Order: sequence, then structure tokens, then C-alpha cells
Amino acid sequence: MPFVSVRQVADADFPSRWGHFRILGFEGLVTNPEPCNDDQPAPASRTESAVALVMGDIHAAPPIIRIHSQCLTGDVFHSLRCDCRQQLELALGLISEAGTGILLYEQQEGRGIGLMAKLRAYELQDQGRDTIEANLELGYKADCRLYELPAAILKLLGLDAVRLITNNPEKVEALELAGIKVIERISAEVPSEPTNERYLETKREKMGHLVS
Ligand SMILES: Nc1nc2c(ncn2[C@@H]2O[C@H](COP(=O)(O)OP(=O)(O)OP(=O)(O)O)[C@@H](O)[C@H]2O)c(=O)[nH]1
Ligand SMILES: [Zn+2]
Repeated sequence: MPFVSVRQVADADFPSRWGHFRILGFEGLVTNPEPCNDDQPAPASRTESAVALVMGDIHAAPPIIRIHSQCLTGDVFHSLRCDCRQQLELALGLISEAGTGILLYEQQEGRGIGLMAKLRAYELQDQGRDTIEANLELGYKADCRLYELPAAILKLLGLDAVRLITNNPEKVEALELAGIKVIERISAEVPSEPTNERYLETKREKMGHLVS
């Protein structure tokens, strides 16, 4: 089983379009990580970092949380191959409306396979594979993400119950397994685009995401 130890390395002021946050930096050491690719043995340990945007008093009641997995193409370049950017904006909007909450941004690009592998997966998708088939053809698991680091960060922040913005049942399960109660799942469903319909269909049909 992987084990994560985490430490906070920064806490700074963070004004944004969605209001005023603190920006917190965390570094985690993951020991015994599981291998993600058949051809590449996992190292004995690896470091992972994550950023938390924290708004308001997160201890008054179980806060709204989004665990957002890095997507350079969507989050930064507004790609319409996926729905990541829209989900990021939805989450920041909900936190802003509530006046409190946490956006945890974890650097598991491409569901943990890394940016270059994700781009190679895009090439295969252009030839007809879906997101899962493309990952498998490259030797990767369908989804390599583990949520030990976000769970450890939430605990370090003194939280044991949250309201989680997600459509992904694995995120809910991972937090519950780590001892954090998900008292409410808030839908992260966003309108589809013609260019991401197949991506969303694969999430719904093959990954069990809770979307209509
Ligand atoms: N391997 C791979 N990763 C992708 C692809 N498109 C987006 N991603 C990554 O998928 C991750 C987001 O995962 P999603 O499955 O869209 O959503 P989720 O985080 O599991 O679930 P929600 O909480 O409901 O958003 C990000 O790390 C993206 O970089 C792709 O075609 N292939
Ligand atoms: Zn994306």
C-alpha cells in the first residue's frame, strides 16, 4: 500500500477573479507507489506537490471541496477535448458563492500518466481509440491517480468531513477510506461540447462517473 507523508511549505495571500483566497503549498512523499505503466517499474518513493486555494473559515462547517487533477490543456489552454476547465470554473464559482471552501489542485496530469503520455494518448484517440483504450495501448492503467495526498492535506488542515464537488465515485471512496466523511457529493456536471462528447461518454459508460 502507498503511504504519504505531507508537509506544508507555503501560505500566502491570493486575490483572484473568484475572490480572495490563501494559497497554500504542500509537498508529499509517497512511499511504495503503485506502478502505472507495465514497462516502467515504480520507484521506491516519489515526491508530489499540491496547491490548496483556501477561502473563508473552513472549520465553521464541513466545507465545499474540489480535488482537481491537473490538465494543462484544459485548465490553461481552455481545451474543448475535455471538460476540466469548465469544472475548474464551476468549482471556483461554487466556493466563491459560499464564501468558503478549498480548491485542491493536484499534479496528476493526464490521470497520473503525465503530460507527454497524455499527448500520445490524444494521437491514438485521433485514430479512433477512446481515452481508456489509448491509455491501455500505451501500457498505462486507465487511471493512475491515487488520492492519498489530497486526503492527507485535508487532514493536515484539520478536516474530517467535507462536501465534495465531483462526478467521480472513486474520489468519494478514496476520501472515505482515508477517514474523511463526504457528507454531500455536489455534482461537477458541466454542459458538453461536440468536441468532448466522446470523452464524457467514456467517463459515464466505462468509468462510472455520475453524469446524465
Ligand atoms: N490519460 C488521459 N487523461 C486525460 C485525458 N483528458 C483529460 N485527462 C486528464 O483527466 C484528469 C481529469 O479527470 P476526469 O476523468 O476528467 O475527471 P475526474 O477528476 O476523474 O472527475 P471529476 O471530479 O468529476 O471531475 C486530468 O488529470 C486530465 O489531465 C485523456 O484523454 N487521457
Ligand atoms: Zn482536461
